[in-house]
Amino acid sequence: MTERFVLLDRDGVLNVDRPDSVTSVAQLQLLPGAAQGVALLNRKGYRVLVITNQSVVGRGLLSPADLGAIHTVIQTEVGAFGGHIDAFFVCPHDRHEGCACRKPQPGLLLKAAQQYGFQLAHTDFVGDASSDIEAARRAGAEPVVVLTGKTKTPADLSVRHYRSLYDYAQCQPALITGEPAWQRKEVHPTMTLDHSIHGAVPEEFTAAGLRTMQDRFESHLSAVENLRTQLPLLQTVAQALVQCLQRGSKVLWMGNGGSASDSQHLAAELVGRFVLERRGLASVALTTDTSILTAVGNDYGFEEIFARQIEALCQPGDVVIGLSTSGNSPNVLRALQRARQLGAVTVGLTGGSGGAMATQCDHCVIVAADSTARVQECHILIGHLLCEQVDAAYTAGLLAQEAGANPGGSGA
Ligand SMILES: O=C(CO)[C@@H](O)[C@H](O)[C@H](O)[C@H](O)COP(=O)(O)O
Ligand SMILES: [Zn+2]
Repeated sequence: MTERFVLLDRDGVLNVDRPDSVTSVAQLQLLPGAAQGVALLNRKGYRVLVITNQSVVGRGLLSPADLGAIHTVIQTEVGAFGGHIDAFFVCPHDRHEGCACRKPQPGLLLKAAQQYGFQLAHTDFVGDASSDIEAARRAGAEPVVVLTGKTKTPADLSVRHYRSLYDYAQCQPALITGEPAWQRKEVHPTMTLDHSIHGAVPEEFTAAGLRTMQDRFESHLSAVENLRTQLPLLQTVAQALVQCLQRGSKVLWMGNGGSASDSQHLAAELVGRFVLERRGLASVALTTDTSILTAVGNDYGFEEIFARQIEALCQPGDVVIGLSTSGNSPNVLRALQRARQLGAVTVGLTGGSGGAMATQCDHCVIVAADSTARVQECHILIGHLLCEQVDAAYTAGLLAQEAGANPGGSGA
């Protein structure tokens, strides 16, 4: 397979853009998530090159050596997250010099492609300014805009845009496939605890921690923001739940690890209450009975622990909801498949690329995030939104206060 590259503008993409340019290491401030974004791109199989206009060099405001020092710091920050920038391509010329390399001229992009031997077509150039978009177009590359620099709102909607470099990196398909869920855990090399440290925590440790937390906020917000675009789908799922409860059917939940807790949490919202005082609703988490889980796991295998319970409990018209951040947990997939065979409505809550789950249930909500934690955070939001819609169906008189009464008719 030919190697894939991502080209990045520097100011406003990797570091905070300054109107007077960054002319010293002290002025350099990496954007939240930028270093992690490069590292994530690398982990997904992309090599990263930087393409930057630095007329401060041509104007004598910054020496090539000091520019090199700035790039070394960027490289170190990226390296702290396990990432690497292969090269910085710099145009040092002033805008009046009429060179072929100052963006929007495509010179640097062409040079990078020639030097590293890749095709510009289908290669992304991620920038923050109209000159970046123009340079990408002239070079035959794909323009992409992040909203962390000169462009604050997507001015040209025909250009792909992301809130930040990290968001962009999260949305890129992985070229290296087959990564199991446990391998997707992000290890922050500078966060490895040295047990010999007692008392004072080194400053770089807390600074790195703060940056990481800022970055996680960004990814969380971006995943939530993306979910907003899926509200019609969530409404469809909510309707399926209301119709299921209207016809006296039940809602079954399942998942592994954190998703097992989420299953229990959400079943409890229906059996107990969410916000509204109303009667208890039929809902079961298939993750709670240790005798069943150990017996079925032991006798038939772990992949059967939910499917067997589906076989025992699921009736046509029930809603079966599987939570899996990877979308690939075999026990959840098998249970969804059996539920489908039994005439249940199947719902998948997943993340990343959706995994196998994306095509194996009636409704699948895919959270736009790769990290297990971010996906789980959105799953609970989704669960709460669904429970609220069930409450709203009571307020609207669509569901009876008495168990057994059925104001909504067959509902199905
Ligand atoms: O809660 C967490 C991580 O936040 C873990 O317990 C996580 O749920 C487990 O690793 C699961 O086995 C992951 O499975 P899945 O979400 O890919 O189906
Ligand atoms: Zn130039």
